[in-house]
Amino acid sequence: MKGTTPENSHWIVQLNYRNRTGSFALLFAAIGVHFAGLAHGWLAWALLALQFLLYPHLMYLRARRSEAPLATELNSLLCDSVLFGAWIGWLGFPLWLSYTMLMGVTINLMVFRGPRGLFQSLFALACGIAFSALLQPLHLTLYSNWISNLLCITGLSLYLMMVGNVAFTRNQRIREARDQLHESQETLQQVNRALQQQLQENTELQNQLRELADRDPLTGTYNRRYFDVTIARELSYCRRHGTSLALILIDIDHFKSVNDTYGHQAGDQLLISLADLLKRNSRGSDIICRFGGEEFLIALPDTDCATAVARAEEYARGFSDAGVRWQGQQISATLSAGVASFPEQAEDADKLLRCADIALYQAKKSGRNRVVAYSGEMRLQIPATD
Ligand SMILES: Nc1nc2c(ncn2[C@@H]2O[C@H](COP(=O)(O)OP(=O)(O)OP(=O)(O)O)[C@@H](O)[C@H]2O)c(=O)[nH]1
Repeated sequence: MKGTTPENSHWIVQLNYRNRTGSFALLFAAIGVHFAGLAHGWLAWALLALQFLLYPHLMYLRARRSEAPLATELNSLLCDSVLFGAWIGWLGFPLWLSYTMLMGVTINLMVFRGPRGLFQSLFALACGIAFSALLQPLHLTLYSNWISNLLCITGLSLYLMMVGNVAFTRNQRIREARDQLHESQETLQQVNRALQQQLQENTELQNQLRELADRDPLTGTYNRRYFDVTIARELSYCRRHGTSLALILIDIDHFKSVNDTYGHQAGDQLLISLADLLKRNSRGSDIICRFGGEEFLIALPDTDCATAVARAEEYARGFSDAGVRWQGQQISATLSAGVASFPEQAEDADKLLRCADIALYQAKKSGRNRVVAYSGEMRLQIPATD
């Protein structure tokens, strides 16, 4: 069963218990003093004790056992109103007593139900008065003795001050809770902003890493891994759109002797200068890769074999003309290139590369410093790999 101990019962149950016990005891005293001037029998006193001394405890027990304490308390307040109405009617509407009882229940109901509480309270009081009218004819005894009035004024004043204090305390708690919520929201926003920034940095870092993973660190051209992934995509595009794609496989001639003569760093410089030349003389859509030690591979989308040969010859001319300056010396070198194209000579990436390789082999074999386009007869001349 819920709310059966005083500690864990609903705050409104606790509050109303305190209020009811205190204010009803004052009303007991006030009505008792009012009775003193009039001749009332034991039944009236018994009813008075029952209503104002025992009733608050009964209502408290009822609310504590309830599954919905707030709703039960509100019903109890309506019950208070009906009973107060009966007392007001029975006592003959004594001004201060009636006003105290009316205000006590009405304020309480209005706190929870607003203006609706006022009408409910007035209606319940009217019901109580009507009930009293059923038991005896209504009469008017407006004035009571001054002690009774004083007790009513004191009780009502204390009650109003208590309501004001409760409203203030709850208001303060709500304000504190709102401030805390505001602070939490700000902290949450800060964390969110930091997370977003972190996410952005991570994305940038990931892009940089991906870029690094795809590039050759020496020349800045794409690497073989990138080529393998990209060529399949490029060829499937060509198949869908019926376009061509040419491959130029380039190898620097006698590169070993450059290394041997001028040193490895000079060789590196030559690789860099060839890569720069390829970059300068290619279209944005061309894919330039460093394919091996001194081998470069260029994929030229939407290019047929003849155009690719012309381009390779441009590269070869440019490379042999430029050479590279290294520690005050001019290093000159030439290159050989093999060209093959899709769909003229091969239908897939492996075959296309193989054809370019065969053509390059042919260029080397025929004396280097030349560009050779693949043709069907070359097959026979590649001993081990064909
Ligand atoms: N400087 C430098 N040399 C490299 C690099 N990668 C490979 N090499 C060298 O490139 C040379 C390639 O020599 P080979 O395969 O004999 O070819 P080649 O001397 O160019 O002869 P041909 O290709 O037959 O004209 C080797 O000496 C490798 O050490 C590199 O990153 N930098």
